[in-house]
Amino acid sequence: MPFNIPVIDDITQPALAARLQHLLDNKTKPVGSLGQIERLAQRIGLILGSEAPELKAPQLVVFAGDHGLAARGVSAYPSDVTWQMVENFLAGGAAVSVLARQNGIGLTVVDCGVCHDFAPRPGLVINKLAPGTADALEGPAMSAAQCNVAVASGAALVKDLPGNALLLGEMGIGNTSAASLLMSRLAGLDIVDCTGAGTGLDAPSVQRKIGILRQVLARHPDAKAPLDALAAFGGFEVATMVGAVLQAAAERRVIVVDGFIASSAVLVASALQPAVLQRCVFAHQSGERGHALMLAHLKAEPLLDLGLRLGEGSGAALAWPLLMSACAILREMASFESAGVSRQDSAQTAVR
Ligand SMILES: Cc1cc2ncn([C@H]3O[C@H](COP(=O)(O)O)[C@@H](O)[C@H]3O)c2cc1C
Ligand SMILES: O=C(O)c1cccnc1
Repeated sequence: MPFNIPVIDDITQPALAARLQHLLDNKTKPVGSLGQIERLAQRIGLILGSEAPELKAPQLVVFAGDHGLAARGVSAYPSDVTWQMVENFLAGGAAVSVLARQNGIGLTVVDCGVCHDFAPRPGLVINKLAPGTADALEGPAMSAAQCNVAVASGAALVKDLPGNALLLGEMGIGNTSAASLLMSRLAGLDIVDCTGAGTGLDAPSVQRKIGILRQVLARHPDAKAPLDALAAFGGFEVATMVGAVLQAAAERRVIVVDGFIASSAVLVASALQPAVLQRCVFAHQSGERGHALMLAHLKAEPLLDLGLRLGEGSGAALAWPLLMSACAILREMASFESAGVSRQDSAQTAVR
């Protein structure tokens, strides 16, 4: 059954935006002194449609899948690491497991197309499209039908999640290549500017990776529309994440975007429905080459810049306390009136 892309409406809401700004400006602090936290509070307020927003039951989903292109040596690690890390997430030992646990964030792992058969267990959703995508240098990574099913399954998954915030995570050896290809094609940028070391390729290997990705782009000259590019370049985890982002946006959940790969899924979703971006909070700027440019293309203002280059949703989980703080500031901080604190001298000009 074809998946209908939901229409994502504009949530600019000038009246609510003005009320939120008024509230923030009247808190007991110099105007604008909480910097980016104030813009974050504004954004969350607009997404949740509230002057006193409350984040509830945050859910981090790790979308996992393998990549046919990985056999061409575009990653410093073998594909087996994908399934081994899925086991690690479920056992509670991966970086994202630790950070999600520490911050009270629910963690779900989705097998979107890993080359391994997992024993069913709590916390694991099996939506396997195939054991890994096809080699994108030989043909499309997946068929249009598979792409459709992957997007639909991501949307269905989010429908069943509690809470009002979705944190994006992923695992898939070779998926920085898919993200670079999507970025190059959809943003119209040279592949050199979209490609980095991923898991840690040395400089000559990055040059080799760029050469392979250039050939992949040349192999799919007509894959220009967002879903065509997604099918051509993969992967299953990115396609499932695209569906999850669209559904979360339709439900007005706060979408916390992790690094380079999660951003590439948002790039695809926003190419389909631009208002998706109004629901996104970009957790951090990854150390992966290309992410700064991708964020600039999406007009995103990342919260953190810690040199992270891990993925998994680790940056999203690390940024989560800032979202909680932004909401708490709106809800709990006193105003000049309520606290009896003198306002700025009216002769001086306010700087926001
Ligand atoms: C042990 C390990 C844990 C990881 N957790 C996330 N990634 C990250 O690295 C992969 C992308 O990089 P590339 O395109 O170079 O393969 C993804 O799986 C990503 O989430 C990991 C990679 C490794 C090796
Ligand atoms: O930014 C990311 O998401 C990233 C970067 C390198 C490797 N894996 C993930």
